[in-house]
Amino acid sequence: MDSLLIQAGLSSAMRKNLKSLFFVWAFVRSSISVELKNMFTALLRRMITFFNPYHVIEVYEYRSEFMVRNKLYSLAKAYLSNACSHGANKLHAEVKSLNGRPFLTIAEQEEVVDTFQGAKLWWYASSCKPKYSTKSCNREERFYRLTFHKKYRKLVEHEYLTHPFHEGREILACNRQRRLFTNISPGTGYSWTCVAFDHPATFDTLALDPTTKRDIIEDLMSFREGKEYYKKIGKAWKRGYLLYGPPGTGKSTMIAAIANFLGYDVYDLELTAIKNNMELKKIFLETSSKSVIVIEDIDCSLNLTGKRVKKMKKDKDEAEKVTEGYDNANTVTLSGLLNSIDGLWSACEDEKIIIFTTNHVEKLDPALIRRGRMDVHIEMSYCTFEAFKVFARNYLGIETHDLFSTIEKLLLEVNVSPADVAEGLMSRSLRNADVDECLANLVEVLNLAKKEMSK
Ligand SMILES: Nc1ncnc2c1ncn2[C@@H]1O[C@H](COP(=O)(O)OP(=O)(O)OP(=O)(O)O)[C@@H](O)[C@H]1O
Ligand SMILES: [Mg+2]
Repeated sequence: MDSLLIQAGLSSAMRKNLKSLFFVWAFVRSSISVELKNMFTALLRRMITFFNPYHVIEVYEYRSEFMVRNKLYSLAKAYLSNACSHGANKLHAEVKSLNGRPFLTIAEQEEVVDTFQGAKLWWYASSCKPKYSTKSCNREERFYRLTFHKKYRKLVEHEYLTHPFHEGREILACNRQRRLFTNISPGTGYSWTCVAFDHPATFDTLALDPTTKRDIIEDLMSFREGKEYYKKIGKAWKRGYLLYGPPGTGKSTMIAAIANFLGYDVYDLELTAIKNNMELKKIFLETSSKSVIVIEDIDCSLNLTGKRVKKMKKDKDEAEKVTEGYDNANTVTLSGLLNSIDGLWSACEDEKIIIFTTNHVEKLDPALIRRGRMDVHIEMSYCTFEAFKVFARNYLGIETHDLFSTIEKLLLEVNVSPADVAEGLMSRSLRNADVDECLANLVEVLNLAKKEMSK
């Protein structure tokens, strides 16, 4: 009975009183007719509602029909884990926070008590069947139920709800373990699953022309601080980056460096795992702010070249009908993708960077990468001497060497990716070879590449 009352959202104080009432009711019930029983039940229900001095506020993890994550839920979770988790018997430990401690949250069916300006408040963690479930997504919906005396209604509405949620924001910020999300996970349908994001790449380790690097850093900084500016000009607070270039030139490494620089989460979106535009829209809506949304190898993901390929389709009455393969209910289309990136829906949770990578920029539809959609286009090129110097500094700890001039000359003559140069330096350095050997090995690699090119 106790668990039923907990589920009904009643605080422990209220539950105590009600339990004694139920025992009296059970006694009366056993000795009267069915009609009387029903009458008494209805009366009791009314009395409980009338005399119940407690009010309830429920904070759900998702905002109902759109399956959009409710920010208040994570803020309440953070606040409760910090302020009240010591009162719970059962806790969940989540990925460790930056300060090395696990993040403890209240397990389901647990109740904790909080006090605020003399008011006693009960938080109860629970879950229920989602109101709006689909075949691909019908997970339990988690929520917190806050119970308080009705005399504190104003205090709760106007002060308490902003107080813990504000604190929750600070706790989330300093405990934040950044996350890498993926939408390819069996059984989760169109939803995201995540792991801790610990990629070590930074702009210091990224081998790139220093001017380009500085421009990107400045662009990212002005984006991060641009909330007011974006509001003033009436644009959603988002920025699109297109990274293009041959394999191994550091596109994926650059994404990690950008996410690390901004301190954002990463959503690695695999378009081929999405069934249609509706799913795509929903999965975009499920990304949170302060995140980098990545679609790698966009040219290979789908047929998004936007050539509006005309499909010939046999009509029943032998006439041939031409239909455009552009907006199909069972596929993700170019227009669906454009809509998700910067349609009206895209502004729901802002402060997002969207990054596309490709090895074949020429294959992409101009609409997909036009300025304003993909604001910054960055060509990741073959290794230059400037980029090599970054590797030399990071891998070997040197700023100059006799072989540098030979390497500079060779890098002008051959097209080698930064990945090849890194491998050329690393293969020996891993075996404790000295600097001379590492550089000699790289010269050998470059000479081989030169020979290959001249064939
Ligand atoms: N510019 C770079 N700076 C630092 N490391 C680099 C750079 N380019 C490549 N590398 C190294 O080479 C490896 C491959 O690079 P990365 O995966 O970023 O290339 P990519 O451009 O994404 O390739 P692909 O087009 O095949 O996806 C990385 O693990 C990294 O160590
Ligand atoms: Mg890559």
